[in-house]
Amino acid sequence: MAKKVRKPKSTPNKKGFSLKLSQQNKIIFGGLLMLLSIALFFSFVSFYFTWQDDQSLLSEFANRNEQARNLLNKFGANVSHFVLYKGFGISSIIFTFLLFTTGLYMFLSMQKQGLLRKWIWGLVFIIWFSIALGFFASAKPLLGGMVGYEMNDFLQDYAGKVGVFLLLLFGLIVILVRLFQFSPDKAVAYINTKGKSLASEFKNGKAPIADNDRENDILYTEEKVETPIVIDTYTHKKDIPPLEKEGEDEEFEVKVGPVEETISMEVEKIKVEQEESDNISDKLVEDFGEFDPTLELGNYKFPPLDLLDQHGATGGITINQEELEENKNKIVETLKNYKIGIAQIKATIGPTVTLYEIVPDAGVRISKIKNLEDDIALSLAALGIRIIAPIPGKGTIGIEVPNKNATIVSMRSVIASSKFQKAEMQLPIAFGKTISNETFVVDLAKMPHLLMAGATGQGKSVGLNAVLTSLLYKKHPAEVKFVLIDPKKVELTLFNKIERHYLAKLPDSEEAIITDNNKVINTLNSLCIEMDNRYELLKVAMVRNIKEYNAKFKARKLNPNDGHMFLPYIVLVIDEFADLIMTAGKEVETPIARLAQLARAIGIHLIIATQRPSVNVITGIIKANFPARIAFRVTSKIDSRTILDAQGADQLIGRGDMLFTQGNDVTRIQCAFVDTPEVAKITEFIGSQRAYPDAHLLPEYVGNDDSGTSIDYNISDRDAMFRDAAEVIVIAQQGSASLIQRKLKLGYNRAGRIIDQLEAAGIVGPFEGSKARQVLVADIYALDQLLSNESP
Ligand SMILES: Nc1ncnc2c1ncn2[C@@H]1O[C@H](COP(=O)(O)OP(=O)(O)OP(=O)(O)O)[C@@H](O)[C@H]1O
Repeated sequence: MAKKVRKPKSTPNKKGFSLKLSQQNKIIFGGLLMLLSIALFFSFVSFYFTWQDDQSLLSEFANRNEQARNLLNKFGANVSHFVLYKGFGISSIIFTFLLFTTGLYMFLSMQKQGLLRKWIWGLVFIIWFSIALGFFASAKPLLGGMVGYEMNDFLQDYAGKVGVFLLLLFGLIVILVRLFQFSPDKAVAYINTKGKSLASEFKNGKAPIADNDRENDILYTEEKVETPIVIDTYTHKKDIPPLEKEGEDEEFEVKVGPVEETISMEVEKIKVEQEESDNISDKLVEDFGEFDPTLELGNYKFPPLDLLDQHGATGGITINQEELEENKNKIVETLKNYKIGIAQIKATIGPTVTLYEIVPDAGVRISKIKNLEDDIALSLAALGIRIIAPIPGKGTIGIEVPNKNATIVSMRSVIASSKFQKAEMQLPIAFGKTISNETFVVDLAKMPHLLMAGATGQGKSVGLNAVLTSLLYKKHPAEVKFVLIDPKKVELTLFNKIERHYLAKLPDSEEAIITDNNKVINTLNSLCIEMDNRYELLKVAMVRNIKEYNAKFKARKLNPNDGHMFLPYIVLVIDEFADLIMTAGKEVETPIARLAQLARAIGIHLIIATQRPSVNVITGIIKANFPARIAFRVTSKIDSRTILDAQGADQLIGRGDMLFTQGNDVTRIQCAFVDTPEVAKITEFIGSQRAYPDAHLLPEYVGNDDSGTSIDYNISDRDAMFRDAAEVIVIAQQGSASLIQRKLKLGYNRAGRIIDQLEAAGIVGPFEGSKARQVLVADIYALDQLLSNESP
């Protein structure tokens, strides 16, 4: 047993003999090592200045009459010769640092962990440095020592100079990566810190000048040199700092620490800050989900496709080969008459017209074809021929020739198209089909307003119905509201059925569809107030348009108690605009121009239709604000120019054949056909469903005549909800009738009466147009005081 106990004790003793030493011996031995290392250090350094003088004394070690110049005399000269010259050269100085560190560990009885590592890496470094110096300074063997020189010699015999250089480079990488944990980012940090410390050393006057200088100096002295002494004194002083630097093996421990610390701290801070800011709205969304404006009519069903007719166009377009051939021949012949040769001809069959694309012979001027437009149309003897020379974006000339049997483009086919169904637009409208039979879908919100013109009976009303039907098929009643103005009184009446779903009206009006010109003026001004109110909301919410506002509201980042609400798009449709301008003139033009200029961002979009597109109806200011225009067939070229700024609308064939422009290009489209019975079915379907209590109410507009409201209310005549309403207004500090309506669930008229009573009681200020009334009472306490003083 006893033997077994002894064995484990003896094994560690063998590995580290220092463990055997007592505390005292450790101090003695440690001290000895440190002093020896210091002695060696000075001896090594002085060797480089005295080796030539001392060289002859190397064999005279025992001769007491001889004195060496080395700082440690003959011992120093011999040891240095052996270690530096015969050994590893200047890098051997690192050895003194290793010795000193070992002595220090012993002296202070420190844990020996890491000491072995220091020795291993120290020796690796000595060897690498020695070989490197032997490689780069082979002419000066004192720098790399014999080992460095011989190793180089040996290696170069096998690997050549390049091979040795690469080996050295690899060794350097290994040392940097393993010893200094080198990585590009750490290197940058190291350079920064080192740069700073060097800068401070400079300031302190230590100025560690490049090692090269010192090396060079020694190299010069090595060959028979007479005057090394002057240089010696300087270089000697310079020598010390760089050598110290080499010996600082502990450096890497210091380097790694600070870099790691800064990284971990930064990451934590950023995370905490970001999460805190959006907390409340995120939590609300987490608990209740995003705000859903459609929830109030949650069971609302969109009209099914079956309500729309096919209008006989079940199988797409039927191609009549004979007709195609006939038209082609006619075109070729006609052009031949005018000496225009055709290189190529191609036909694209649309629902009402076929486009013949022609590539004329080389050398034919396009202007020639353009000038012959009327003659070609005459020769082809067909109505509705339009010549596009050249087709924008293609090097061809287009001749559109009407088909003998036009195919009706049914509303059903465009609504059912995947292009419309998948349209991710704010207000998608399926107008019809292009000449290449593609469904044409545009976003009204992007237009942002639309001007429609066309002679009577050419398809305007159908076009308006197509627009409204598109929106009814795609948008929930909560998302869009229509303001319909129909001076003809018959065109839009069908939409009365969806008043409480989709229409917006003035608070005091009974009919949602406006037919009376006076009411039109009030409605337009009311829309201007709505626009101002919406801009105010957008400003408070710090967003730029209705889309961002609604997104923010849905994400519950806007508080309804602060007056915020989901804003539906408002589409204002005016049929027979000319009639309106004739009777009301400036009074309608001014608010329309204002709306057209400013309303796009807050979701109010205008669609204006007129029979007479004369310049006094479509004035410059209106035209400037309606970049999107549709022209059905008109009677003159001048009318075509007034609408489109181009001719062509006079050459259309009618029955929904139209030209659409949104600035530059003009697109020919066959408008989708939706019949009155279809519209009736759709509105009936929607109208029969559960609806909002009332149409969407627009802000009240008080014209000049009825601005004086009687505010002499008797206290006893006050509304039963007067007190509650006063509290709502004072708490919200916002004097608006709609706030009372919402909070107390009252009708508009009653809320309006209460507001008047509040004004009479001195709780809110007078009516201020688009702005909410000023609240004159600061808080509930002040309200109590005011009301209790008032009562008899
Ligand atoms: N897209 C279309 N496809 C087929 N036929 C159409 C189309 N649009 C209109 N029509 C035909 O033209 C007729 C007149 O159309 P619409 O009532 O729209 O004309 P309008 O321009 O509104 O006339 P008005 O200004 O007199 O009211 C329709 O009854 C219909 O037969």
